[in-house]
Amino acid sequence: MIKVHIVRVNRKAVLPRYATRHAAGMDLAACLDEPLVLQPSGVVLVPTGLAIELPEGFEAQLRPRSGLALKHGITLPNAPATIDADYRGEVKVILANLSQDPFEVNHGDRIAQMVIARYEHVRLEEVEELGATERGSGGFGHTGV
Ligand SMILES: O=c1ccn([C@H]2C[C@H](O)[C@@H](COP(=O)(O)OP(=O)(O)OP(=O)(O)O)O2)c(=O)[nH]1
Ligand SMILES: [Mg+2]
Repeated sequence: MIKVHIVRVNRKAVLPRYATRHAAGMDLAACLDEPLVLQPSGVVLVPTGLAIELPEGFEAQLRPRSGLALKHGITLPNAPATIDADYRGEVKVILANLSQDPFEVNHGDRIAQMVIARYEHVRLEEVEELGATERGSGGFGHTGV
């Protein structure tokens, strides 16, 4: 298992954890002094009280929790949000409320999930022409919907 260093920049922060043995993401909890209300169509930046040090070649993706999305229209407008391996600041979650009702976030509420993923850096090579394929430039539903 790959080790990832984590720091509680706020001593009240809840450490993320996998809710089940094979969960892809660790749940991330809000770290708040007082409850926060997310108004309909509103967007807020929610602190987690955590900072992480990802190994080179890894990113963390923040994703919505489906239960919150389905029941309350709560999503991450920038999903999957990217936490870079060289980022040392506090991990924060951007939440948006797509519902018609205000949504309250309390300290410790699990508001998102964090998936650790590998990525590659590539070297771009500019050429005159790209290799031919059956698809060619067809896209955006050209095979039918
Ligand atoms: O939901 C998010 C998105 C980003 N970040 C942090 C970690 C990430 O490494 C950094 C930069 O994010 P991103 O590259 O998505 O934002 P940007 O608008 O391109 O800002 P920058 O110019 O700082 O890269 O901000 C978060 O804490 N939460
Ligand atoms: Mg960026």
